[in-house]
Amino acid sequence: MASAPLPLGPPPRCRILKMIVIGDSGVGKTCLTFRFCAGKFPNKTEATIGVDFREKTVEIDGEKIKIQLWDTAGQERFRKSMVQHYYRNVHAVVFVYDITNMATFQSLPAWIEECKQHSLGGEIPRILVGNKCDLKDATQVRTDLAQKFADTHSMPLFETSAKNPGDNDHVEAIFMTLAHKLKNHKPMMLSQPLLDENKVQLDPEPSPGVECYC
Ligand SMILES: Nc1nc2c(ncn2[C@@H]2O[C@H](COP(=O)(O)OP(=O)(O)OP(=O)(O)O)[C@@H](O)[C@H]2O)c(=O)[nH]1
Repeated sequence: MASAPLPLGPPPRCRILKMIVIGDSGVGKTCLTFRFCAGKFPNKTEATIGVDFREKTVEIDGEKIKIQLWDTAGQERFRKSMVQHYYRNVHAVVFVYDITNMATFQSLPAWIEECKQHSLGGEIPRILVGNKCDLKDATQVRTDLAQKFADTHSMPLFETSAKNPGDNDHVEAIFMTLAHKLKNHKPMMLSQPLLDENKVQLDPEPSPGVECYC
């Protein structure tokens, strides 16, 4: 007997939450985004050129939401290919420094300024992430110093490790906390056709506001 045809109609849409991840080269932006989207520490990373893009669909309060993490190049020479539209429709900014490298912490004001120049100032949620907490013995940036900086810039501070997040804030929890906060904060874009979960793309150009389906 032939089975009944499936009802036609659009599959449910899901909304997109775009977070841009910024900081010096080598602080672990790629590893953090990979950890969140793929659930593990990458075996090997290379310097990001322009922007990489990772995403993960999560469920919050019964609604499917696609979290897009835009992993930007830390090296100046590789930022040349970053274009204005990467900064558009951003819902949150994640600033990252390496707790074992003071210079990466001292660069933060310049990164904050760069974001401001792209209209990503204090009006959108921003968080500060101190990475590589598994290397505690090599700490150069003490928590109290980082906390003071975070308070000055009205950002929550999280210290974590993309490599071994067990001892500190879990990478997953950091991004999910942000997503929960953002869910009702600002209208989100509707999703594009769903790519494979955790799929990594180079230089995508999502068109904001396009109606597609998860
Ligand atoms: N011990 C330790 N090493 C880490 C951690 N996160 C990243 N790394 C290492 O730090 C190096 C740089 O990591 P990436 O994630 O490529 O750094 P990035 O910030 O994306 O660098 P750019 O793409 O150049 O901007 C790599 O050798 C990683 O293995 C961590 O939490 N702990």
